[in-house]
Amino acid sequence: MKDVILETDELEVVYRGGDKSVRALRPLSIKLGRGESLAVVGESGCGKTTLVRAILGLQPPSSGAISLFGEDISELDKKGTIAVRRRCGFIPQDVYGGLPPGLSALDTVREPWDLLHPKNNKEAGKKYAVELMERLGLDSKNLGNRKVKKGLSGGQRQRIAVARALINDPELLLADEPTSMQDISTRNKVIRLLQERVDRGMSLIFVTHDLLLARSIARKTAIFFGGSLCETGNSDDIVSEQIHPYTKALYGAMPRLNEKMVLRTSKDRTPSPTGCPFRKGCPEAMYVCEKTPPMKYMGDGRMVACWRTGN
Ligand SMILES: Nc1ncnc2c1ncn2[C@@H]1O[C@H](COP(=O)(O)OP(=O)(O)OP(=O)(O)O)[C@@H](O)[C@H]1O
Repeated sequence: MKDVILETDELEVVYRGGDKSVRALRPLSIKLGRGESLAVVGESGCGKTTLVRAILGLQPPSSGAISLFGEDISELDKKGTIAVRRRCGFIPQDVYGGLPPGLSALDTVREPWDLLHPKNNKEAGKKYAVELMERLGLDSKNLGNRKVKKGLSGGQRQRIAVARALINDPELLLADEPTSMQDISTRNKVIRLLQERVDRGMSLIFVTHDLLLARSIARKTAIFFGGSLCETGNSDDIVSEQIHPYTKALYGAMPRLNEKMVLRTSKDRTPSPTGCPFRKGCPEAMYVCEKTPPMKYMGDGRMVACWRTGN
């Protein structure tokens, strides 16, 4: 891969509290190149947000390493960390706690610009903020002066968060469910804007629960269960043929007309702490699944962590 922007090497995150611990991410090795887009897909609690927070240095890994723009983030001093973060944009999942509450909508979008650019360039920042708001269907004249905390709906706040994350033209954007509060029309506006940026060379990590949304935005998809990467490959290939039993279940549970959405797995699919995390819920589990399955390379970027694959 040319020009690797992001790399994780056996990255693991364990949350410890009292006598309980949660393996939120199990040893994970992924790479993302410049201009590449990766959707991180899985159900609630599978570790998606933890991954994004770890990449941004907001959650220290329990083991393993993360490198951004060729630098191991654990070895950076404060100045180095700030420099790396400035090359990244972040759309938080929580647009209530994740935005500065006291600012107006327009100032929320332009604030990161003002921090990076000389004072005499403020007008350019304002113009760019207005342009981004309008692109996202936010009437800047009407909404621009309203306080984010009081005057905007959840969906409007989320689009403000998108505009704020893009205003400094990040090289890497980490977007944590950035369309979860949008209707179809505003969702398409967000997707089109992100796609345009990717076409211009931005790298993208896009977190979602939705396999089809993943395919519409990202060339590659990674499916997670219980903190583990089950399967990854080209998004089109994953939607047309699922290999890992969990990906099959996830695909089978996609909403269809006149059908109830059901994830067809065993009733108890609590992630197993050792071995394959999906083995309790897996309709195809075998004895060997008590051991951690190796990642098998299937060609064309497809990788699957399942003992049944290739046998
Ligand atoms: N601060 C924390 N302390 C303890 N456990 C945590 C903490 N944050 C997350 N977890 C646990 O780690 C696991 C992964 O959580 P994470 O938020 O990364 O999942 P997610 O896939 O982003 O979920 P969602 O789609 O609901 O946002 C879950 O079991 C969660 O309960």
